[in-house]
Amino acid sequence: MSSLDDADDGMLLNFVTDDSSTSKSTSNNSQKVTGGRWKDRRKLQMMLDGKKTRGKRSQQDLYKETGDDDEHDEDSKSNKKRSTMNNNNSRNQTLMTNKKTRELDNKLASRKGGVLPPNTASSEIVSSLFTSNREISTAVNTNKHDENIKINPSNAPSMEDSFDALGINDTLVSHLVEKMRITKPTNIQKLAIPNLISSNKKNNDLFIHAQTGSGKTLTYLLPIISSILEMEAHVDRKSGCFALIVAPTRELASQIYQVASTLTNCCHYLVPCLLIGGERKKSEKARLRKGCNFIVGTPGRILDHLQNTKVIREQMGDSLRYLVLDEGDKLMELGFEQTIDDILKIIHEVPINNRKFPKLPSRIINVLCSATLKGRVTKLGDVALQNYKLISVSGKTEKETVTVAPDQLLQQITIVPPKLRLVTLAAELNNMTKRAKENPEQTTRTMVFLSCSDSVEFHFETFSSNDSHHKDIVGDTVRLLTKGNTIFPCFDPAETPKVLCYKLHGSLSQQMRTQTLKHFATDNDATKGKHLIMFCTDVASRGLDLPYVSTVIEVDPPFAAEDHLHRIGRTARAGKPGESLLFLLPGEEEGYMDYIKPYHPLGWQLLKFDEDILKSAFSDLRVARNDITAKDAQRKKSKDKTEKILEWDTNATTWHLNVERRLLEDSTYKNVAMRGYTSHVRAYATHITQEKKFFNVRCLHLGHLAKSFGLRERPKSMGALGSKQQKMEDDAFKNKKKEDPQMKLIRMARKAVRASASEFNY
Ligand SMILES: Nc1ncnc2c1ncn2[C@@H]1O[C@H](COP(=O)(O)OP(=O)(O)OP(=O)(O)O)[C@@H](O)[C@H]1O
Repeated sequence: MSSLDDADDGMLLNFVTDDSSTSKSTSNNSQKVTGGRWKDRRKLQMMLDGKKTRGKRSQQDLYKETGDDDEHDEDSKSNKKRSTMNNNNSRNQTLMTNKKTRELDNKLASRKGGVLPPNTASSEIVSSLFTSNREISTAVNTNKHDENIKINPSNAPSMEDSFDALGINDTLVSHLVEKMRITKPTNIQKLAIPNLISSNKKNNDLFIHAQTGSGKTLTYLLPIISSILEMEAHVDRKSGCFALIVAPTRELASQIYQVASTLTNCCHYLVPCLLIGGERKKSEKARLRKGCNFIVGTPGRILDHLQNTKVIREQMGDSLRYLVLDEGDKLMELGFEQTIDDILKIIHEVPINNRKFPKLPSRIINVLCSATLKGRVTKLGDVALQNYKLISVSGKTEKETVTVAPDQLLQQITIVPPKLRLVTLAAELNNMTKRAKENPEQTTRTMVFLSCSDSVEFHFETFSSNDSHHKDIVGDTVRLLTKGNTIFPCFDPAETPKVLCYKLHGSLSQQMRTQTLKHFATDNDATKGKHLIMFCTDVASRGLDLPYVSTVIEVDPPFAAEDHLHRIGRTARAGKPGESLLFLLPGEEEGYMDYIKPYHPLGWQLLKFDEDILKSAFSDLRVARNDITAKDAQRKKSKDKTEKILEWDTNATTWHLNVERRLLEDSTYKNVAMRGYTSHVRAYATHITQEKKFFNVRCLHLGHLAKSFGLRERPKSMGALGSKQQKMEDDAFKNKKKEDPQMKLIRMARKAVRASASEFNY
């Protein structure tokens, strides 16, 4: 296992060598080496002088890595041959032998005119992508997906059943069929709807457990609305609120509200209302005063209104009969237990007038929905539900019930060394863009999950604004790539790439989040035939129902295994097909596969990051260097007559060096990368205790990981950042004078605003 101490292993020295020596680097023993640390300089000098060092790399490796593409082709070929013979069978070593070129920016600069640009002449270290990577120990796939098995989508509507037979009101059924194109119920709807419809007789609470994408929202909304319509009593928005629906995130609450609005289009007199953080409370109050029949919202904002808006309690007295807690496990995970307890206390204190709506249940029926059954959600069940019945497709009791991914979802896993994470992601996105091109009429949607907001910012910046060939569509959260963009090797410089990049995380304003999601989810001329790539945090993992997401990529594994199910559940919904790809690091993380095996009874495909992903993206082409002007390239091309096709690993290296060079030239981008890296490492330390054995921050190779953020070395400021801030706070505390009460009030108010704005800030 690599330890933090060998963080520099495999780092190639980016020294300034004597100009004249460029083309004869192996033979010229008197080359002058400058820059870098003295130890590294001495090591290189000794190597160039033909002396052996105690280091792991041979002179031959060094030669290969400092060699120039064009000038050492033949030499490198022979090197390759020799290395192949000498090396053992390990993957890394084989890859190392494949590596025939390594570029040095400053060498090129010195060749051009002998003057190095200030930033490239620094003593920075360039780590070679394909060497010194930790060995991948998983040789065989122990949970292989059998491609010959015929699979029936497990969350699809069941063809033998109908909504009529489940007792849903006729008007609602016609509306479902004609306006929403929903004709048959899914398995969970078949099981749960009759239970909720007859809850006025049975009076027991329900715990609905079903796979992602199985239609849980309609499972509770349909019987509630149907029961109101079946009362045949006069109802309008002033009749009171019949159902309170609590969801963990604003996005999910907005989505449930949308479904409720669509359903109530067949009965305009029923009105839903949305209460979420980040919106103006004043306008919410005005809406509540006008009256509504369903309230959908996030826990904090609902409790706030229950405590401070008198009219909301008045509206619930006669009518409230249903309380739905959607995504119960997430509500618990986000620490809403106390808030929900407070909501329950307030609503159960409101006296119910049973004479007004005698056909409705005589008490408030509590419904808890979750796609997972592990952990604290069962505790929420014990607190919020009375005498509850578990409704689950997969088993009869909680113990028998297992949560699995939808059968039709094709899970793929790839083990990628830390240095190669970024380029492998680029390759995977490139391959998908290439496939999307084959179907110009269809919109392809991909979601890329990352650990934190800062990492999302870095990846979004990397893939969306390369060469500034992009156009902002919605603020700076949605970008259309424009002609000339070369971020993916499959792009033809003469054509406009059909790719849109999105970013979504908790640090964006609610307005931006809503607009970004809306753009991503809408099928129109702006999105038609394009590949839409969304870089996001777990803020997008729960409950979001986006129209046909074809692939989910988990570049960073989730902080808890249940979140893996939710993230991949954004695809393969309601019977549709879908794919997901999980990136793991070699070493401890490989053990995670056994841990998530129960979620994937139908197995997975194990992809080789090089053979299956990089090779198909970077073969049969030549990735251009971004430090050579188009003019120079043209001159070189006319000199060479034919444009040479390079090996896939050379192209992958050039692609990565392009990112690194961009970072050196653009300090803003570099800061984004450093923040992304630092926050990612911090986030890595927050994996749940049970899973720390797979995700132990002490086992991370920080130097190699920095490479996947385009950084040539671990930022020196890392670690100091926290202590610096701490010192500033301590100093401020020491020097604190007695604060003016009015100022204190303003400060506290600001703090509260900040706290509410950063709700779900992940
Ligand atoms: N009976 C049905 N037939 C066809 N499509 C359906 C049916 N019921 C629901 N859907 C569709 O399935 C999709 C998923 O529904 P929904 O978001 O309610 O799933 P969910 O079970 O809550 O998923 P998650 O656990 O991820 O939140 C929606 O687009 C919805 O319109």
